[in-house]
Amino acid sequence: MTKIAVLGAGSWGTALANTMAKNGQQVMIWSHKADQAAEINERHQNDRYLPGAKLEDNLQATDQMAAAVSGADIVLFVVPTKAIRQVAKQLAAILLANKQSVILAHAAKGLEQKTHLRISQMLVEEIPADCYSGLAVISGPSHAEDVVKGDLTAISIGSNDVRAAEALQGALANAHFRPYTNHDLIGSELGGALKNIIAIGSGMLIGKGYGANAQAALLTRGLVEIREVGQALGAQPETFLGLAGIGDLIVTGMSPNSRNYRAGVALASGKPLAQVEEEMGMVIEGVNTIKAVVDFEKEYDLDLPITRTLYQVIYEGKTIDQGINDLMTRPLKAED
Ligand SMILES: NC(=O)c1ccc[n+]([C@@H]2O[C@H](COP(=O)([O-])OP(=O)(O)OC[C@H]3O[C@@H](n4cnc5c(N)ncnc54)[C@H](O)[C@@H]3O)[C@@H](O)[C@H]2O)c1
Ligand SMILES: O=P(O)(O)OC[C@H](O)CO
Repeated sequence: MTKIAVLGAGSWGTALANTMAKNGQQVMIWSHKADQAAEINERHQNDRYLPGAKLEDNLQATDQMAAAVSGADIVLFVVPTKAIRQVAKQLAAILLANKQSVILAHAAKGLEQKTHLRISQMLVEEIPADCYSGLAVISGPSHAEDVVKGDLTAISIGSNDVRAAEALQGALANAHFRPYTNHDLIGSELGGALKNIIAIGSGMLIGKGYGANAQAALLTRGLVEIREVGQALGAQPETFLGLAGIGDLIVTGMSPNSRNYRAGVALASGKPLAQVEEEMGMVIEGVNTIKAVVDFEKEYDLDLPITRTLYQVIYEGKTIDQGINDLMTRPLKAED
């Protein structure tokens, strides 16, 4: 049996923790809110984030990070990107005090706003090297709401460390949940982070009444931009043809369970971003990630017309109709 500490009790942290508890692993989920930990322990539910879901009886929760981490083989971060660094600092202090070394993993999909760093880069900056052996990312097409219901799901685990990737794979796998490993940590992180931007655009198209042709065009040309950014940042291009690339782009760009897609639909209805975020009540990573990616466009001399246009729509007052027209009437070119 593997002992796993899951840091973050939102929708995805709870769904992953519940999957591993169901598999018979010893899982303790940490929430920074005592009432949420109590709800998981006493009522076996997390109604704010996964309404109606019945969680496993053996899934334990705590609001004390040290209790969750004590004796853990794997520590899995599943807080929003903007909370990663702060939570990593807390974890580092605990691991140092315990003289403990763990496998580090995360399942978040974003880039740090100020530094534009990937999440694993933040973890490496904050957690001393002798406190962990191996670092992996959980990525790929996976909505918490579907996973907790037992819908069939395949994900990818990217890592340069086979032992870390296989430890996570073994803890997560069951007949409904199939994790694959790969060696591209950077591509797996970037595929997960960048698809959120395109998913917002996909929601906007549907909100504006366009159909499957439009969605297919956006997702396909969006994937070209994801691959361009990924290659510039050191990812392997073939990763974007896998679960962490096209796979996640499909589910996030088409499923009404996606927070990013739903944000796009809501923005198309004319709601301001602040209201959309408030009403969502859960993290919409793409609205932050897009800021880093428009900077990458300049920094790496890329051409990212979809991302640029979405940024102008979300932050600079361009209308969605104008954005669509701008994209559709650009000079004609070869498909590359
Ligand atoms: N929800 C999904 O289906 C899903 C699937 C794959 C990946 N992800 C990624 O997982 C990450 C988490 O997403 P989520 O959907 O679970 O978010 P969420 O909004 O559902 O929950 C976030 C959780 O983090 C907690 N939190 C926020 N700030 C914190 C802090 N400073 N310290 C400790 N806890 C804090 C919140 O209280 C909440 O419990 C995101 O990067 C998201 O892109 C989500
Ligand atoms: O609900 P979203 O848009 O945050 O997407 C969740 C996952 O990344 C889908 O794989």
